[in-house]
Amino acid sequence: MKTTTASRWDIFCLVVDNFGDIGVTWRLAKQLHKEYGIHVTLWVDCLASFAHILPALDIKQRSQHFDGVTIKLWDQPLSQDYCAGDVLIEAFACELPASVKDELSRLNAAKQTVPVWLNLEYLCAEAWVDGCHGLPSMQTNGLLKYFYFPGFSDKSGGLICEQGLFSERDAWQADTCNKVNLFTQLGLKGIDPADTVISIFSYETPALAALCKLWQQSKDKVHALIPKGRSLNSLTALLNCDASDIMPGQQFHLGNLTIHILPMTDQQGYDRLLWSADFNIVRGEDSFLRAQWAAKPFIWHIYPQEDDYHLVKLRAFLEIYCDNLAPELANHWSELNIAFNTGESNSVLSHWEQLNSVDLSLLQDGQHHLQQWPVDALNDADLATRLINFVNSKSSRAKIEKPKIGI
Ligand SMILES: Cc1cn([C@H]2C[C@H](O)[C@@H](COP(=O)(O)OP(=O)(O)O[C@H]3O[C@@H](C)[C@H](O)[C@@H](O)[C@H]3O)O2)c(=O)[nH]c1=O
Repeated sequence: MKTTTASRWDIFCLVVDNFGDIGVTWRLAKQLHKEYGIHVTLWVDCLASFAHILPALDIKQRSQHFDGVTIKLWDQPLSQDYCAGDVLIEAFACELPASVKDELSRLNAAKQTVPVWLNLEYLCAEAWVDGCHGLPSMQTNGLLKYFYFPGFSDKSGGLICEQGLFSERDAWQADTCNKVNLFTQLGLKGIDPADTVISIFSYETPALAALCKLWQQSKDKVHALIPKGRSLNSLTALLNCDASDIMPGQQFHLGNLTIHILPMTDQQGYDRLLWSADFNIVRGEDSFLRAQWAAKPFIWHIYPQEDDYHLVKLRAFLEIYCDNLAPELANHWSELNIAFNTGESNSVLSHWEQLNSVDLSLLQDGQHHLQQWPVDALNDADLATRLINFVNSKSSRAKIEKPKIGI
């Protein structure tokens, strides 16, 4: 491994809710270590949430190591020492611990080198991101903090995507045995490789129950794979039981639809699930991106915001995603996504059915788009690569380079 002088980074993550905050920061931390040899410490305030996507995590340990990343509990006040490294990332505008801010002020007053300080923002497809990405903001302690905006354009901070991911996905999808073995490992029974498989990781919406009722009457077999969680809150009437009583491993047979309840897996396992399904329903930020990398059709259940601002963000994404898509496909797919998010069940059903009856040439167009979009969206450089370039341009220390040989 090639060592660099600028090689110690800290990432602070406050879990607001669900798994996206820790999901994004954990994925980035792993990639920075694996591809750049950077020593990353990921400080997180809620190990119990983290353990859902890293089942091997010991929630009683204040410090532990996985995939080359040091994971530390961010308690209040911070009970483990923060020793300033080369880069300091606060994820999603979390307020850094007082002891960390004091240390930055001390270093600055002593005219010692301070870390490059960044706020990693949420992913957004809106055009204003390009103008705000990378802007500095003077803090009360006299230091600059930079705003790092992930995004879909070449002027933004880019999208998280590991090196070699698309080849790995292609190899996985080229061999049907991979999905069959995955379903067996997950304990799923009765799935024929020709059956339609739909993975579902959504928030609550009546549109989900409507789709399940439609699939129930489908002429072919449909399997809905649902990790135990919020999606089930929308299916209690259909399943005739309380969501809290539903356990991983359970199966519900409803006509031609079988609902399989899954345990949550680690991120690699979840990627493979997305690669193996025919259609994915995803949500938030990280699973949304992973569904795009899976090159399979998907519905995005965006994280709801005040005054329905999330619908503005949804439309901004639909617009760029559909830019090169045949108008008929673009229309049905966009309307399907909007209706799922607004809970308009009739509209969801109608656009789902229209999408399923498009003719072969349109279908081929859609398949091509699913494969090409991930390549185009990356614009030649993933988020980690752009982040390293950004840090190199702001730091007075030696530049970080990608190791020439694998780590
Ligand atoms: C279902 C599943 C998910 N995951 C991972 C994938 C992602 O990293 C993570 C889920 O994160 P997301 O898809 O982003 O959805 P999310 O809804 O869980 O997370 C978030 O959305 C953000 C927009 C909000 O700001 C956050 O506060 C948070 O709510 O869980 C697994 O690793 N295994 C699994 O089995």
